[in-house]
Amino acid sequence: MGKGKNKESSVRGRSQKGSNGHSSRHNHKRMEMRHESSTTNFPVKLAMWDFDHCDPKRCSGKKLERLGLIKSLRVGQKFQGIVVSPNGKTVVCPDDKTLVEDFGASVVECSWARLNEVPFNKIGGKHERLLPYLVAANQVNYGRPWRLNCVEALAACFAIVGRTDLAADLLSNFSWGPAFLELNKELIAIYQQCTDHDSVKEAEEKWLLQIEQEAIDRRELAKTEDIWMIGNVNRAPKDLKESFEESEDESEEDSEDEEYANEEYGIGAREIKYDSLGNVIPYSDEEEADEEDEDTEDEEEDFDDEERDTVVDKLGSLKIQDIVEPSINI
Ligand SMILES: C[S@@+](CC[C@H](N)C(=O)[O-])C[C@H]1O[C@@H](n2cnc3c(N)ncnc32)[C@H](O)[C@@H]1O
Repeated sequence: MGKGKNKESSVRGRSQKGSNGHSSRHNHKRMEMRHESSTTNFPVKLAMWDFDHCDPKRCSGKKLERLGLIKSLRVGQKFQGIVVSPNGKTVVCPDDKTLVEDFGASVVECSWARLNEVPFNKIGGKHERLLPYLVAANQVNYGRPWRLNCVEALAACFAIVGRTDLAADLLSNFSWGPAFLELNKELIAIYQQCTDHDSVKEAEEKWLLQIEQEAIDRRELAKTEDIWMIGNVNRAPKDLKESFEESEDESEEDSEDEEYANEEYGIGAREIKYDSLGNVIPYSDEEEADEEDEDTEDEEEDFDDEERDTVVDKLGSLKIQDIVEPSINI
């Protein structure tokens, strides 16, 4: 917990100047403004326990605090509304709507890599909840399932209980925010049709089976179809090639965020792989060796492609012509 965190501010009634050197009238006005922004800007109570684990520039909870939208809670303080927390035992469900509307929602602002430092027994409340499968859209963890940041977690809670309006409102404070609802649109609509914990879990399991099956089907399809779908990258038309190079430049810019994500997750700065349930798959030495082998194979395949020209027939289908044997169409 950072210095001065979660301390209640005191107003000195009689003295003319506050600890910041401003007159008490001025301070009062500032407090009024802060009070106004936290009550008038958002119709539902928002709160968080902030353990100061994260980079304040990238932390969504801190940004909500700066905007005066969320209240910081002390360790030892409990929350009456829904507590969206990794410590939850049941998931957020549409039956939670009244609780959310009447008492609000809260989150635990901490690092995923340091959850063991969070005194969960001294925070939380009677209504602690996990979130069902949803995918992050924030710049640090884009595409990662389950592990949402604080604003996404609050928005997910609102959306599941049927208050997509509140979710959209909250997310609109972040440039990438609307993408979260877009990315999870289909699944959120499914959860909204549920009632209690059991029905949300059932819907989640069905979805997971479906995406697992889709992944299998795609892999199968790729074995037979890819050759017809992919052109020769080394001989791509100029604009295609340029956009490929541009995307490489962009990924360099993103690498700072990736490194931060890895710090957040306590994992080395390399690509993270997930299984179908969103768990990180640890790398073994053999896999590293396999990867190196695969790289060499890829290079060999690229070399093979160098020897070929891609031609499109009248119907727009790709034909790969071998330079050595130009008459053979694959
Ligand atoms: C671990 S913090 C990470 C915060 C991040 N650094 C940020 O910028 O917001 C995210 C918090 O959101 C909530 N949260 C996110 N995904 C969740 C899930 N699948 N189940 C329960 N709570 C979740 C929890 O309160 C969790 O502690």
